[in-house]
Amino acid sequence: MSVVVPIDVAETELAFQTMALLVDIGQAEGKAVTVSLVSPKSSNTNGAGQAESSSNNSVNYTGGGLFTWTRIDDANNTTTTSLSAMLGWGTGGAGDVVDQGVVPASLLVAASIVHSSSTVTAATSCLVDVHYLHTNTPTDSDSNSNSSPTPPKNKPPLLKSVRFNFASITERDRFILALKAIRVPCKDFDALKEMSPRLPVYFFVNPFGGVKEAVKIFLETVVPLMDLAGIPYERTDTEYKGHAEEIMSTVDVRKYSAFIAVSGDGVLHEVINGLMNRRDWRAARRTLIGTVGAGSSNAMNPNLGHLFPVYGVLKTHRPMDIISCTFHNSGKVVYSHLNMAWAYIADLDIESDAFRWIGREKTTLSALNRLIRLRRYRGNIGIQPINHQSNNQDNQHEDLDYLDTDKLDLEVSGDVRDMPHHPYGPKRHLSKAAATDTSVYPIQLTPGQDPIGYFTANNLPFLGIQYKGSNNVSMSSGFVEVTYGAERLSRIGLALALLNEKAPDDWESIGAKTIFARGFRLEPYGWSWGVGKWEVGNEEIEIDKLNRTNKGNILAVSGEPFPAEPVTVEIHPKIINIITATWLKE
Ligand SMILES: Nc1ncnc2c1ncn2[C@@H]1O[C@H](COP(=O)(O)OP(=O)(O)OP(=O)(O)O)[C@@H](O)[C@H]1O
Repeated sequence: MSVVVPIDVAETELAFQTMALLVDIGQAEGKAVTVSLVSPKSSNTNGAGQAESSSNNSVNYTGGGLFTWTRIDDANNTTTTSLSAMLGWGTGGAGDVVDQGVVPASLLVAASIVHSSSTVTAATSCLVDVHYLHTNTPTDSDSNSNSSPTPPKNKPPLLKSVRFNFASITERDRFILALKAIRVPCKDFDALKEMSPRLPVYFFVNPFGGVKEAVKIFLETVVPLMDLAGIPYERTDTEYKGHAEEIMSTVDVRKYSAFIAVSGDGVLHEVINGLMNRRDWRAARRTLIGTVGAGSSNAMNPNLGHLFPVYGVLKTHRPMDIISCTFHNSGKVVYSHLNMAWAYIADLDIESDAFRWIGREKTTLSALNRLIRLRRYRGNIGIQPINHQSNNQDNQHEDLDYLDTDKLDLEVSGDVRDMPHHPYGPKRHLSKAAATDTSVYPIQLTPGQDPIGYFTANNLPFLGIQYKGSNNVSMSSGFVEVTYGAERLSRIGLALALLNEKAPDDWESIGAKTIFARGFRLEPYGWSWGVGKWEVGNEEIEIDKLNRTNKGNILAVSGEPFPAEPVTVEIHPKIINIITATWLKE
């Protein structure tokens, strides 16, 4: 038996929480057990054990107190586990481990039983093989820092192994008990305690995404790690657009430990939408999801801290906000993990598909192309900033509750089904309010004002693997960052932001504004090339002059195109669980 141990040792608590979820020690009874640890190179300074380096990357343990640990005290919420003592880290070790208390930038990836019960002997049953991802060589500055080292962006991790020899089976078993015993009190992870480690992981592989490398990435990166770790898995190659969403809306999620899209953002979008539109969405939303970047833009890679595809299957997980987009003409409700865009960002996003063949540069090319021919859009927009106390009776209690995922989960379904096609999913508080209702949306942008060039509501910082479109949102910030620019929007400023691959710190400096919002409603009218004069009072005539053909009149939801029609966008805080890097900072 073997198990994946998705650990960044920098974050002991999360690491052991995850390990406790995945390791089924009960399976190991009567067999030798291999656990994955980071390689110690010399004796530690706590006197907790001895680790002697030997040839072939093998380490012999002799210390009796090696696996000393302290149980986490659930009552007072503390953990005093000493990782350095447990793992026997020492000073002066060259190579994979740095000084005590400073973590190596390596990830534990697997624990496996290497000897079957029929061949096990007293000696071999004490052997422990260690598999880990080596991500970089710690530098002096790493050693002096207590913070978690972030793997370099340009060096892929290497899979390494080291063998440990426990002094006795008792020692080995004490360690196993330690793994089993350690729990981290963490509200956000409670839901996942129930998950069985023996359930397979379900992979969606899109053979036609991006530059068509998903199958290769799956076979060469995902499969070896899953096999090494002995984690069962299933694979479905998506056969058409909407295939993953179809499966996610009906599959028995209790039969799998996670659903991972080996794709770009498009298939992940489908996975999320399939989950959220289920009749049992309240339970299904807790299902662990993830992505192994294999598309052309892979915005989720930087958002999740997965700089290389391999990280997508190895990490911890945490709750993430998503937004819902309620389309009022069609009655469709679409969920989005990245953003909802209109005007420039929607145009460049959708048009970038034409440049898919060049890979990740497709967005930059499309962005510059559209910047030269910037369209001007007009519409009604009403924005509800966070902390707004609505005057509207219907919305008053919701203002207090919307950040509380537990309350949302307790809501009784059936009383708020105002949308015919997607009756399930989180309650849509704002969907009935008109954009011009100032009691719900105190911030008003009307078509009589300057036309809009730039408009995006970001749920996550990165809109593409190379472009950080928002400096303020995070995975669970509880708001969308609405950024818009009208006529004073500086094209040069925007172009520089694109070339710097980062949103400006001060949007005002390039003629744009940013608002932290709980939600907004957008009623798009259409676009024109020039600014034009908008005769207030002659709305119908003015609207008539606008372009409203599908081309250039679209909304983009996580990069997927939708016809421009009135839409309400709302944040749903911490509503899904997603696999992330442990070093990801909130
Ligand atoms: N077999 C298929 N044939 C055609 N389209 C498919 C198939 N499988 C999935 N799709 C669709 O392909 C779209 C794009 O897929 P994916 O997200 O994997 O790549 P991408 O768009 O290149 O990546 P990114 O979003 O990072 O730019 C998705 O919307 C998905 O629904």
